[in-house]
Amino acid sequence: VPLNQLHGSASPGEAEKELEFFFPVEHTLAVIKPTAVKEHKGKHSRTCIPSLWISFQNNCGPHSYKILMKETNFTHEMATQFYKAHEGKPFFDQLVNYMSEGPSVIMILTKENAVEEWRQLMGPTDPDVAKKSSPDSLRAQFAQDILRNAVHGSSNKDHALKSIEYVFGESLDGYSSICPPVFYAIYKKQ
Ligand SMILES: Nc1ncnc2c1ncn2[C@@H]1O[C@H](COP(=O)(O)OP(=O)(O)OP(=O)(O)O)[C@@H](O)[C@H]1O
Repeated sequence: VPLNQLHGSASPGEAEKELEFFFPVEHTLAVIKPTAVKEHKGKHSRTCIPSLWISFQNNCGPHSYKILMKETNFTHEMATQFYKAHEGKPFFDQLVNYMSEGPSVIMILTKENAVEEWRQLMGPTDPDVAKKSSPDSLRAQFAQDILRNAVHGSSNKDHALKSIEYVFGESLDGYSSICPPVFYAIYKKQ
């Protein structure tokens, strides 16, 4: 019986399914919060991407993410909705004011185990704790205090998909890694 030793996907649709099977990926929502955007925005940047992003890239080590990003100014209402789980906590009003005080950079990060790995990279909520337990983390390096802690990351896969849909205003259902997205940048660390 002749052996057929090679396989090639039959169509772009099939290719996408097969790629997902062999290289499963996860999405997470990452936010560079307003103070971090303001402080680290390149002086001559016309692209709205803060120069802090370069530092983030240098912190990624061997990780490589596929990234969709855009700049968004959260309204008071959006910030209230985004952090609804914290409503009633003593810092809630401050948090909503902070998140709506200027532009944030919002990103969909895609890779295997993206949720957990981005949270590891961010470090603990409180930068004082982060400086002790994970000095290389983004919060240890860039956060001002526990409120103005530079970055956000979804806490689980479900939360990630819901908040991506909320802040990007569209579902990822039709998202394809083959069709170029509207906002995108590819980062691959050597
Ligand atoms: N004790 C606090 N005082 C002031 N602000 C706080 C406090 N605890 C949390 N926050 C703010 O609320 C945000 C959400 O808190 P949460 O407990 O969900 O932390 P997190 O999951 O590390 O942060 P995020 O949801 O932003 O990724 C924090 O990132 C921080 O900006």
